[in-house]
Formats: sequence, structure tokens, C-alpha cells
Amino acid sequence: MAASVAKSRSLPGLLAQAALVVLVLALPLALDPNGYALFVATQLGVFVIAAIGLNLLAGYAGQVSLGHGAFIAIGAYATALLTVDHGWSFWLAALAGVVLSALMGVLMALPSFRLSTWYFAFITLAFAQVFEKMIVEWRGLTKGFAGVVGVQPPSVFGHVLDPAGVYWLVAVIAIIGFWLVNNLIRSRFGRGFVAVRDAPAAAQAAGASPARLKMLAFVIAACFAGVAGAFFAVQKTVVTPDDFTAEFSIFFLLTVVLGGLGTRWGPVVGALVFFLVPELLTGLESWRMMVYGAALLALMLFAPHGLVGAARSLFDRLRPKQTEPAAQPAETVPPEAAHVERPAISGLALEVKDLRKSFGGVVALGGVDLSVRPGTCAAIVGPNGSGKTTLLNVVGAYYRRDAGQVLLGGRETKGLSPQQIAGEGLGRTFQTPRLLGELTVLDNVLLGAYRRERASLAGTMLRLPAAASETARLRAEAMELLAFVGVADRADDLASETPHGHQRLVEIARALMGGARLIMLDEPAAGLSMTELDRLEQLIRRILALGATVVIVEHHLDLVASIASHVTVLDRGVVLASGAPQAVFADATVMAAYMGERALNEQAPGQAADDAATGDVSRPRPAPVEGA
Ligand SMILES: Nc1ncnc2c1ncn2[C@@H]1O[C@H](COP(=O)(O)OP(=O)(O)OP(=O)(O)O)[C@@H](O)[C@H]1O
Repeated sequence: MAASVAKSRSLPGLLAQAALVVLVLALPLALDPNGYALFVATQLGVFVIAAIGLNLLAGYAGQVSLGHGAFIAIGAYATALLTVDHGWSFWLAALAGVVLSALMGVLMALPSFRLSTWYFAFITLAFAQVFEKMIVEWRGLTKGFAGVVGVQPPSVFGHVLDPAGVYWLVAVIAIIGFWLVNNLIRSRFGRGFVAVRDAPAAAQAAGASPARLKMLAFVIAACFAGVAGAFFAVQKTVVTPDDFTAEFSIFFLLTVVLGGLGTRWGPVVGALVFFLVPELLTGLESWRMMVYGAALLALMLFAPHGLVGAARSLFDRLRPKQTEPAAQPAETVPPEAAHVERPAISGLALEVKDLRKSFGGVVALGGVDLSVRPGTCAAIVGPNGSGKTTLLNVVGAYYRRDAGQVLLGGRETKGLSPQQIAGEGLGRTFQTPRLLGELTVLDNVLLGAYRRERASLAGTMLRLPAAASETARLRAEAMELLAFVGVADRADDLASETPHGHQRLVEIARALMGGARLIMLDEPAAGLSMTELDRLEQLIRRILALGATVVIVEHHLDLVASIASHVTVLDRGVVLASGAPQAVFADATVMAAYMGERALNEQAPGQAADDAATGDVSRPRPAPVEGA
């Protein structure tokens, strides 16, 4: 996804672009009004429509389907059979084809909930092969190899379209489809798709259901394939099993890979090159598979983001570099951050009782109790493998508990999904930041608002005024939150190109964007420099000052002693000690168990508590405890 802020375009500019598009589209008619060029161009339009849907599914939502041809076949056969055998109008028959295709999309989505990408790809390939056989064998319906002959073109306002009319209709539908999907991928749904592809746990933390998003992507892709199938039947006038081999499905995936998976223009460029170039080079027909194979290999090696990605990086390289103002060093604390006003947050209480979780024979949590008052900061510390992250994951329902209770704001959360718990006001960050690297920092924060956004799917795709104004409002809020955490200047940078310390702050902004009333921070200080650590501490203090509850898992004991009002020490899944940090860190037995005698002697842990008591937090902090 490109930069998140939509560029405003002038009317003359838009008109010039529209005129250019019309001119390009008119080329086949000018070259050869009723002949082969028109035939190929119409077919190309049909393939573009199908590829746009597949790009959404495979490129954005990450669901690699090798069965896309089957959905096109459903649209084509439904249209052909219903118009030829039953006398339906093209429009009704095409609608039926789209609905059938969408239903098949629902079925196809089901295994994707459980299977990893490549297992799922194999299933879809098998589906394409079975479907191909089914078309041949189910002669009573499909007429076997003979196919359905004599599909008529549609009528518009009582006029039966000639080949040029069909071509223009297909072109207009392809453009509308491109626009609809473009709007979709720039919305919360698009961010959700990318999150499902790149970081499903981040999607859940934002309140998005990966299963629902996958289902949505399948249904939309199937609808596009259904539409393409209807026009495929019209354009060819004959529909036979030979049109829908498993190879046909694979070619579609290759098309979007070639163009650039998950790029807006990928399906258009891919279809253009993949289907048009061989048509122009008919002499090379018998070499086609070899050429495709070699091209794919070269692409994977030299242009993993397809032709569009390669063109984009070439453009970036050739573009004269703007002299940017001297970049602010990543470590300085932006003064404006401290002055951003945010509304008060009504913090949630957390109560954990006798929580148990085992992985096979490993007891990760052996009956943990924890009580966090609203608006306070509770820390969980303990050596590696003591169960800290598991505790967060069970509280957030990422892992199912074996036994025990989790009460959030007094409500038992048993049976709720992570996304439902996020909706209750639980936000979180991850031990390793889970940002969507291909999206901007601003888009990553906007993902947090997934559950809060109200615009419908139709409103989003059609960019209706209500959806557009909601988007503008949320963008402003996300910018404010980026300023609050101190990284507003990074809003338009790709998350993958943002320094590690900033990524941690962006994750906190994302949690706040979701309306978190209790934020769980999993080792937020890991990998931060001293200055970044101070900055993080200030931020947590400001979040607490707003009223939110904070649960922090951390190895930096000075940070813990400074901000937490309560500490729980875990060791091998059980609570070793809990209480005020000063008291817990003063307990030599606890510290010995936590750090080992040698580290204890070296680090003088009482210093952390002393610092907290005197308010002296500016002293350079010791490194986190090695091995803790
Ligand atoms: N998904 C999992 N499958 C199997 N075992 C797991 C899983 N998650 C955690 N464990 C095991 O549970 C125990 C607790 O792990 P956990 O990650 O909660 O510890 P931790 O205190 O967070 O450690 P660290 O400080 O290294 O992050 C470890 O023995 C770990 O190997």
C-alpha cells in the first residue's frame, strides 16, 4: 500500500487522465474495429477483472489460491447454461453466476482457517483439478466436452451489444472493479487483510477477526471471478472444459505474481504481459511454458514484488533525491509529545485467579494469581521461560487457558476471542514489534481503530461521504496519537523502515487508537537505548496519568521500580513473590532466585528501589539482567 495520505488531484488533471485512459482503450478499435485486436483486448479485460480479485485475495490477504479458474468457470457456465438453455437474460444469469461463485468462495475459505499458506495452496490446486474433471463428467449439466454453444451478448437499454460494445462494457467494469478494490485496500478492510497476511496476532489485538477477513477476501475474489466468467462466456460464445483446466488457474496466480502481488497495478500489468505478449508472439506458442517458467524464476530472484515493484524501485532510484531537513536523531525526546492533550481513559481492573496453562509436559503457568487496580501499573518480572508472555497470551485469549479465571473490569472473559477481548478495552504490544512493514506508520496506527470504524463494506468500496469523513476523522486522531507517543514525523514512513525504538512506540499508539483501557506491554524496553528508555518511561507515565491501566512484562528492573506500583515475580510458572517493588526487590531470596547469586552481587539490585524512592531516574541505567 502506498503512502497513506491520499493526494488531492485537480479537476483538469483528472480529466486529462480520463482522456488518456479513453484513448488507450480506443486503440484496439482504431487498429482493427471488428477483428482480432478487439477479441484479444476484450479477453484481456476479462482477465484483468479476475486478476484484480485474485490480487486482493493472494496479494493483500495472503491466501494463495491455485483454484481461481474454477470460480471463473462457475460464472461462465452459469451464464452460458442459463442464457442458452433456459432463456434467461444475460444480466440475471451473470448475477446467478456471481452468487454461485461467491458461495463456492465461502466453501473454499473454510480450510484456510486452519491450514498454513502452502498447504492451503495445494488444497486449492486439488480443487481446481477435481473441478476440471467434474465439468467433463457431469455431462447432464455441462454437456461434457461438447460444451455450451451460442452464448449471446448482453443487451443494454434494449440494444444487443456488438463486439465493440461488449469490449467497452468489459473495460468499464474492469475500471470500476479496480476503483472499488483500490478504495477497499486503503480502508480498514485493506489494513485488516495485510494484518491477516503479515501479523495475524496484531490483527486480533486490533479487534479484527482473521477468519472473517479471510472469508471476506474469498467472497470478493470469487465475485470478481464470477463477473469475469460471465463475460468470458459472452466473449468466446462457447464454453468448454478445455477453457478451465488446472493450468488456467495456475496461470492466474502467475499473472498476479508477475505483475506484483499486493500492488495496485499488479493485476493489470501482469494480465497485460502474461496474456497479451504471447498473443503477439504466437510463433513462440510451443515455448510458452518454458518462457513463463524462466520469467517466474527471474522474477523471484530479481524482482520479488513483480514488475510493478521492480518499476517502482527503478523509479525511486532514478528520482532526484530531495534534500531533506536534517533528520532528527532517533533518540531525542520530541518536546511536542509531552504537550499533546488526550482525553481521560477509564482504566480497567484485571483479576487473574489460579491461572493454569501447560504445553504438553511443560507447565508454563501453574496457578498464577494477579490483581491489578484500575489506573495503576503492575509489572511482571521473572527469568526467561518463567511464563510471563504466556500469562499475557492467556489473559488476551491468544492461548486457551487450562483452568482458572480472568476477570477484565470485573467480567469473566472465558470463551471470548482475542478480538472480542480487544473490544472490551484490552490493548497490547508484542515482545517483538508486530507492525505491518509494507504499510506506513500512520496506517499501522489506524489498524488499531479497526473495531471502532463503522463504515460498511459497501460505503467503503464506494467511498461514500460518511465513510470518507470517518476516515478523515480517524486519520487526524491517529496523527494526534503519533504526536502523543512522539513519532509524528514518521507518519508517512514505511513501518519496516522505522527504527526499532520507534516501532515500539507505534505499537503503543496502535493500542491507544483501539481505545485500550488496559495496555499490556511485553518487554517494551528490549533493545532500546538509554534515551529511548527514558522516553518510554515518560510515555508510560503520561498514559497512566490519563487513567489507563498498564501491565508491563520487563527485564529492566530500574524501569519497573520507577513506574510500577506492584510487582509480581514469576518463576517456572508460579508466583515467587508479589508486592510493592521496593519490598520485592529488597528481598534477597527473591532476587537470588531471579538473577542468580553472581548477578546479584554485581548489580546491587537495591539500587533500583533506592532510586525509585528518591526519584532519581536520570542515572544511566544498567543493562537488562543477562539471561533474565
Ligand atoms: N506456544 C508454545 N508452545 C510450546 N511451549 C511454549 C509455548 N509458549 C511458551 N512455551 C513454553 O512455556 C514456558 C514459558 O514461556 P514464556 O514465553 O511464557 O516465558 P517468558 O517468561 O515470557 O520468557 P521470556 O522472558 O524469554 O520471554 C517456556 O518453557 C516456553 O518454552
